[in-house]
Amino acid sequence: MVDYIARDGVALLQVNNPPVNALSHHVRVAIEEGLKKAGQDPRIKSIVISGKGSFIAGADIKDVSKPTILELCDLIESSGKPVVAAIKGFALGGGHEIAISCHYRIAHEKSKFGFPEVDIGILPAAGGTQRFPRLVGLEAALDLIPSGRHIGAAQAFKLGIVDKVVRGDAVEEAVKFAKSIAGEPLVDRRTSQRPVMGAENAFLAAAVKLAMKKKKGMIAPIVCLSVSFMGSLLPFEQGIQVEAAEAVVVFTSGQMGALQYAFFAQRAAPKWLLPCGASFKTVKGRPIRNAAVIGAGTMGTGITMAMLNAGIPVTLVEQDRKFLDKGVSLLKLLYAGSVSLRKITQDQCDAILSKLNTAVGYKSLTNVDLVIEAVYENMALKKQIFAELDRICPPETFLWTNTSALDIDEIASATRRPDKVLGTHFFVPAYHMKLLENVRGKLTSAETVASAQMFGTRIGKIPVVVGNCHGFVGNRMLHKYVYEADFLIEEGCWPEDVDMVAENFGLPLGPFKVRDLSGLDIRVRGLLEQAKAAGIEINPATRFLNGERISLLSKSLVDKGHCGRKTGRGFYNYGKPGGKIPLNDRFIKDVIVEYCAERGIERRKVAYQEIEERLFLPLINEGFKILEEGIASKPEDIDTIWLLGYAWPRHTGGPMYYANMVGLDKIYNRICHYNELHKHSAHWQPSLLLKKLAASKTPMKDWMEVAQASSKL
Ligand SMILES: CC(C)(COP(=O)(O)OP(=O)(O)OC[C@H]1O[C@@H](n2cnc3c(N)ncnc32)[C@H](O)[C@@H]1OP(=O)(O)O)[C@@H](O)C(=O)NCCC(=O)NCCSC(=O)C[C@@H](O)CCCCCCCCCCCCC(=O)O
Repeated sequence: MVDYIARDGVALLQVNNPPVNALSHHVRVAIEEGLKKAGQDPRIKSIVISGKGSFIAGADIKDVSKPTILELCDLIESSGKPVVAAIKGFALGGGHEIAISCHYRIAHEKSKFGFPEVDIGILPAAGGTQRFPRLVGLEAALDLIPSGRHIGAAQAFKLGIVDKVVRGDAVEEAVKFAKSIAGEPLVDRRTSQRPVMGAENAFLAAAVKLAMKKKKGMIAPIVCLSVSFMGSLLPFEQGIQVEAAEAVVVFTSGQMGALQYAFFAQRAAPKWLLPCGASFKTVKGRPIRNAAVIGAGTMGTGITMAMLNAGIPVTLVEQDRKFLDKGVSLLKLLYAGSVSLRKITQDQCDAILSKLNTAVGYKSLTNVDLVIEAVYENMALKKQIFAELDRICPPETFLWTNTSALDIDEIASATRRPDKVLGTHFFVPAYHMKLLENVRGKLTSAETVASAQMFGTRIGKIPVVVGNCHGFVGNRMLHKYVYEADFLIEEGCWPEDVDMVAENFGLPLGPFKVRDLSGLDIRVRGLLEQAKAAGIEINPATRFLNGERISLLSKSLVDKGHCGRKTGRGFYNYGKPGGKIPLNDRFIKDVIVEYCAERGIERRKVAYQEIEERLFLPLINEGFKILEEGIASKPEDIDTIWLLGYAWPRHTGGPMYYANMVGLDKIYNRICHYNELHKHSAHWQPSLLLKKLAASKTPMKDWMEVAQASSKL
């Protein structure tokens, strides 16, 4: 766990606890023993602490409630022999706290530093909130601790966290350095004994404001700020007492459990399992050596960039040279932007673009491992493209389609290789968003799924396997939320009432601000297409589609030129086309009132609780139906999709975790209540799985056993 290597008067304590050298209880004990042994050995003059592979990524998250990292930090700092941290890889959380308790820090140029505690709902409560401001000053501490972000060695050096940055072996350098300082006085090297530079409250207000914006609804960042600030006004020992007292507040807030669940859910989601039993453990994917993307629109160029960034050579294909050139110009513009923002160098940009090829038509695609089709959502067009690709591409080429809702089986039916067809639902912008829904069709092979998951990870995404149904997991659940938002307006709310409740819940934007951003006309087009497919002609009086309640409010607004931000008016008034500040508008309210009057809908005052329940319960109910049908293989997958794809507030864990936290019996009863009131909305019919889980009080980790047992009946 911790190797003790004594050499030439230096004791090297090397943590060896894969995969990330977390400070599990036995590691802490072994470091403590090593320090004592070195302290007592007269031949040892100085000590180096390092980690095998990487330094230390922090406390073991499964084991954070045992507070001995603080004692360890005190032991290190009070050592009479100099202690040097040799840092490569990550010095995070408790690992960072250990590092700043050492008397000196030598870091490899690629090492990373940070306090990610806030993102798992806790504080750097092993003295970090007190030592760090004493090391770097209050302003930098109030910036870094509540942000949770990592910084590189160069910045750590500038801030005074690191004493020396090296290119070679940090451990060898640290050992050499430790030897050179043997016997030197350590008084001014003890971080806790330093005064806090810049302890003025001017930073505090700005830091609180930023934390409230960037970590909306989260308690830990705000507590970190107040503890670090208070500590800067107090002697170190008193600051530590404040830290410990406030740590209890966050440990018992409920957010810690949700955030730690989210951390592990995100790591569990790519680990796929199919109903047939094949899984990431049993089936290997085929690596993608080169690829083609069909369609140079927003999605196609975004997907191309995601692949190029991962070093995969891509051929971008269009049917028309004009569209192709437009797409390539957009892509080059985005890379030029990254160069000017210094995210990449010009050389890196040139290297990336050297892997881009372009083609008009599909003829050249005779030697690609993968084609991702990313044209607009039109089934007939997609089928035609797939049939053609099937004729041209080698039989082993994977043919994947980027779609947010269309039937993968129907697209696959246009080919002779349905086993190699799969849906890739990328989120906009595709080069940036972390989530990738990999949609398996009925005939998609396990090897194709394995390859898509491997591919997703390679291009820096969190890939989640989902089954084939309208909207897959994310959009299927979202549709219910969007429907209810419209119904709430019909029944008496204003757009700002509904948006306020959604935003108070933790979403960055409410449903109507989102719709104004994406365009009301897009939603109306979707509704009209749905109606057309059902053979129904929409008229102003239409209120049902296939027996299901629908709202044509968006259509009424679009008919009056309200398409959202782009036209300056949607559910809000933005002053001018492309305006960004939403203002409430009497005219829009008149349209809503008129719309309701024409349809004989009586408006009423809708209570806050009803708005919240009607927005979120249908999507939660749909989540349980998705589990019941095997569309998702575990609740963590659904939560990951919502956290990464739809900005669900992380401190509530995701919709499924949130439901569990509220209590499934309560959730089930409220859904039954609304089901009685809204017979024309199937999304209120309670999920049978939810009913069973609520009655049996099954813990979340065992939900899928109940789901599987039910599906076998
Ligand atoms: C390090 C990483 C950046 C590496 O990323 P990479 O992508 O390479 O790898 P993965 O993320 O996939 O991880 C691989 C593998 O490792 C697992 N894992 C990672 N980190 C941890 C961890 N810290 N603990 C456990 N397991 C970990 C991960 O799950 C993967 O496993 P798998 O099976 O899927 O392969 C990246 O991993 C990363 O960012 N990690 C998290 C780093 C982090 O968050 N560090 C901070 C930890 S918290 C901490 O350090 C706290 C300290 O400040 C001390 C606080 C003391 C508290 C004292 C409190 C006193 C008050 C008590 C009140 C009690 C009240 C009560 O309980 O009643």
